[in-house]
This record gives sequence, C-alpha cells and structure tokens, in this order.
Amino acid sequence: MRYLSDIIEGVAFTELQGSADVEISAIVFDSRKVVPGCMFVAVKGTAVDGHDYIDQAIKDGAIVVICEELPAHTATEVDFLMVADSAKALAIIAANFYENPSSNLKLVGVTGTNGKTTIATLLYKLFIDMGYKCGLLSTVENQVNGRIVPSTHTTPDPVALNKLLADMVYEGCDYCFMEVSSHAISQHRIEGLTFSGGIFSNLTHDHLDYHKTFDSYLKAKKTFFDKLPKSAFALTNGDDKNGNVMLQNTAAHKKSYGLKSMADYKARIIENQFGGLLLNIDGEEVWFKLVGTFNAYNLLAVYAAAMLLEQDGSKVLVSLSKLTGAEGRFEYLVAPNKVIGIVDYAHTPDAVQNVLSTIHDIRKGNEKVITVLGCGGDRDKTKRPIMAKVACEWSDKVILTSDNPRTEDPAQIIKDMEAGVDPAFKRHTLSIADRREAIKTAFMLAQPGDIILLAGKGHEKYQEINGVKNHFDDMEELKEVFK
Ligand SMILES: CC(=O)N[C@H]1[C@@H](OP(=O)(O)OP(=O)(O)OC[C@H]2O[C@@H](n3ccc(=O)[nH]c3=O)[C@H](O)[C@@H]2O)O[C@H](CO)[C@@H](O)[C@@H]1O[C@H](C)C(=O)N[C@@H](C)C(=O)N[C@H](CCC(=O)O)C(=O)O
Ligand SMILES: Nc1ncnc2c1ncn2[C@@H]1O[C@H](COP(=O)(O)OP(=O)(O)OP(=O)(O)O)[C@@H](O)[C@H]1O
Ligand SMILES: N[C@H](CCC[C@H](N)C(=O)O)C(=O)O
Ligand SMILES: [Mg+2]
Repeated sequence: MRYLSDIIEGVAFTELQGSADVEISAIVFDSRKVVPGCMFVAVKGTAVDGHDYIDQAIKDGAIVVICEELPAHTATEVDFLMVADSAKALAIIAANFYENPSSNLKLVGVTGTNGKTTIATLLYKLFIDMGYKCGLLSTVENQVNGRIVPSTHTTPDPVALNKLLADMVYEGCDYCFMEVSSHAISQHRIEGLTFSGGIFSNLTHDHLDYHKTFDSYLKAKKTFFDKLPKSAFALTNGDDKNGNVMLQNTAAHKKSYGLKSMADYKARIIENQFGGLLLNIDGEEVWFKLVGTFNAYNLLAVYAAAMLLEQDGSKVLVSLSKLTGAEGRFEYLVAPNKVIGIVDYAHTPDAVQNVLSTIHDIRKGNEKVITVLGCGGDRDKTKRPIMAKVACEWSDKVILTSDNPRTEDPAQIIKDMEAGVDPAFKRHTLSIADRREAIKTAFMLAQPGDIILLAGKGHEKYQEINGVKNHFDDMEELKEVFK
C-alpha cells in the first residue's frame, strides 16, 4: 500500500479532484485487471483509448483515476488526477510505487535494431561470471539473480518493469542489463528510470509500421540517449552511420567502439570461423565462442561497457571468452549426413544479410546455402520483399514460409515476400506456407556439407496464428529432421 501523495511525486498534473491522502493497493492500466483499491491509469493506445474504460474500472473497484480528459460524469467518491500524458505519468508513478528501484542498481540499457538481446545477455553472463548478483530484462527471458521470469515483451510495461527491478534490489543485485526497444521509448515505458549507462548497437530497417518513417524511428532511439543523466555513460557504435547522431545531444559521458572508424574501444578480427572469433581487443588476442563480424561488434560493445563500469580488462576478456551467446542466435547442429542446420533470430533485412554473409565467410568450400525464411504478420510490411531479396542474393535456394502470421493471411505475407525475388532466381525458390514442411523440404534438398539457415524465430517456442500461440520450436524441428 502506498499513499497517492507519495507516488505522484514528479508527475506534472494539471488538476486533482479529491484528496492526495489516500492509500493505493496497486497500479493498473488495463480495466480487465482492476483490483479493489487500485489506481487506474487511462492510456490512449494504438488500438483503443483507455479513457473509454474508466467507468468499468471504477465499477470494479478503482479508487483513483489518472487521465488526460475527465469523463462526462465523474464519480465523487473517486479521485481524478489530470495529466498531459498518461503513459508518461504511469511510468513515473510505477517507479515511485516500487520506491525507484533503478536508482539502487547500476542499470544499463541497450538499444538499436539488432544485437540488443546478444549484448544484454552477454553482459549479464559476464557480470555473473565475475561474481556479481545481476538482473536481465530481455526478449528471450528476464532473470532476477538467476531466477527466470518469462518475458512477454523486449522491454516490459512500466509496472512489470519496476516490479522486476524492485525484486532485483530486494535480492541484492548490483547490476541490471536491459534491452530498450523503440516501442518502449515511444510509449514512455522507461520514463522515471535512472540509468548508469546506455549502449547503441546499430540502426537499420525495422518497425516502420509503428514509427512510419526511418527518421522518426531514429528519433525514438535517440531520445533514450538525450535523456541519460550526466553521471551515466553513453556508448555508441562509431562504425554505424547514425552512431554519432545518437549521442549528439546527450549530457552523458560519450564513448565509442568500432572495428573500422576511430573509436575509444577498438577491435580487429583475426579469424572468423564456425568454431568462433579470434579478436584483437585492446592489444590482447582472444578467442570467443560467438561467430561472425556482427558478433565482433557485440563482443566489443560488451567489453567497452565493462570497462566503463570499471572492471579489470584482462579479467573481463578471460570471462567473456568462455561465454556462449543468447539462445536462438546462430545456434547450429550437424546432422549424421553432415548437413549443417543453423537457427538464427534474423528478422530484419540487415540481420538476414549479416547472418548469411557470415555463413559465406566461414563455410569451408562451396557448400550450398538453403535459407528458410518467413516474415511476421501485423508487423512492418515494407521489410518483407527486402528480406526475401537479401535472402535470395546470399543463398543457393530459398524457401519462403510463415513466421508468426498473427492475424494476417500467411499466403498474402508470402506474396509480399515474393515481390522481392529477382525473376532470374525464381526457379531457386519455393513457397511453402507450413513452416514444418518448409524445414523438412530444406533438409530433403540438402547434400552432405550443405548449410540450412532457419531464420526469424530463434528462441521462440511458438507460432502465433490468429491470437493462438501454438508450440513450435525451430531447433526442435531441426533435431527431428536430422534424426
Ligand atoms: C503496438 C504496441 O507496442 N502495443 C503495446 C501497447 O498497447 P496499445 O497501445 O496497443 O494498447 P491498446 O490495446 O490500444 O489499449 C490502450 C489502453 O487501453 C487499455 N485497455 C484496453 C482494453 C480494455 O478492455 N481495457 C483497457 O483498459 C490497455 O490496457 C491500454 O492501456 O501497450 C501495451 C502495454 O504496455 C503493450 O502490451 C502493447 O504491446 C503489444 C502487445 C505488442 O505486440 N507490442 C510489440 C510490438 C512490442 O512492444 N515490441 C517491442 C519489441 C520490438 C523489438 O524488440 O524489436 C517490445 O518492447 O516488446
Ligand atoms: N550487432 C549486430 N548487427 C547486426 N545484426 C545483428 C547483430 N547482432 C545480432 N544480429 C542479428 O540480429 C538477430 C537478432 O539479434 P538480437 O536478438 O541480439 O537482436 P535484438 O536487437 O535483441 O532483436 P529484437 O529487436 O527482436 O529484440 C541475430 O539473430 C542476428 O542475426
Ligand atoms: N521484437 C520483434 C520480433 C520479431 C520476431 C519475428 N519472429 C516476428 O514475429 O516477426 C517484433 O515483435 O517485431
Ligand atoms: Mg531483443
């Protein structure tokens, strides 16, 4: 229980109807989850307006309502707090409700189109290996000092987020490494958090369904750095076209990493093979278990962040060299007939290109590459033909299939992808909507030594069709056909 007067600290409200001297049992922003004595925050969403559910929330027991517009008839027994932006207020209130846990941890946020999960997970594993108690908030899973809490979003909603951070503080964690998605920044899920550092991986095409233009996608990411405090570090990828733009207005301590450009933290790739990467970092040559140029960037970002968190360089490299990446990111399996299967979460044009160019770099000879690829429904449609085009340019055969169709027609998603296939390459492509059949077919087409890439679903254990998540696991499917 918390007093309203305490939890609205820092919220810019325009009017309070009622008394601030009232106890709140919980903060709720979904009328379907209202509990007696709670505060209901009415948020204007992308699908509906939470203000339309205020009456329902009051009927079910809400005693305080936060809103941008007052309803026509306001119940006198309920408090109303008017704010300019409910989503922002929600995040500040959630942080206050849980006693601002982020200020009792060293919280590091990772943002960018690709690499967030890999960087955050590696940081988490690294700091655990170095003896710290840590938390992780990621697409694959959340971890509170070793306890797994299933993840529903890359960045949780503000109430779940602050609750998880509070659990980390309670369990004595020193650090939390979290992914910061562009949706989370735009929807103010991270408002009110105190970050010790921010890391930028890269910016390429994704989520234009939501942000509309690349420029507004970039601005969303940049806002994260704009709001970092002076005491934090802001670490950017100096080789990314937008790396420096991200930091141009930040008050934080600016640092960069890169393989090509002048940067504060530099690395050079010496070997890149299926067994791992040999990198020269800060003058030391070290083998890592991760594969591919993109992972050289991820590893360097992790090393640089660890340096900025004042860790010992040699100790960091020893620990980092032992670590594997995140689940479903370039995980491979060899069949008895020597066909190699790779499961990877590449679901953007840039990621598809990176993973395929890595396969080209590290294959031994001229083994054929067969790519199985789908695109998610109810997500950015403009990336579909580009992902297919990139897959065709870098593969010998491509099977276009389903990812998570969600509420869309799988055949239409495949049609959108087919539009990107060069007519001359058409005879090397197949369209098979059933992902299981597509994987089986890829294996039937493969000769010993050939490489099958299953792209897009990585760690996911489901396929979402019309609101139902059916069990589906690319690695499990691969094991089945490899039997
Ligand atoms: C597009 C998007 O990001 N939507 C998120 C957003 O919901 P919304 O704005 O669409 O909500 P809405 O349905 O319009 O409802 C508006 C408000 O009315 C409330 N409501 C609604 C119905 C009702 O009966 N009663 C009620 O009170 C809702 O609780 C909400 O507060 O806010 C919700 C609460 O935080 C999120 O759960 C929801 O995530 C949806 C499920 C989602 O799929 N999001 C994805 C795209 C996402 O966020 N992805 C990023 C990762 C991207 C990446 O890693 O590349 C992520 O961070 O996970
Ligand atoms: N630094 C990188 N640069 C480009 N591509 C990358 C990089 N790191 C990983 N990838 C590719 O992107 C895929 C997703 O990686 P990861 O899960 O780490 O990214 P993410 O940013 O967390 O993605 P999401 O936005 O879905 O949470 C990987 O499977 C790989 O194909
Ligand atoms: N965080 C990304 C994940 C995409 C994964 C892919 N399997 C899909 O469903 O499109 C999103 O929600 O857009
Ligand atoms: Mg992620």
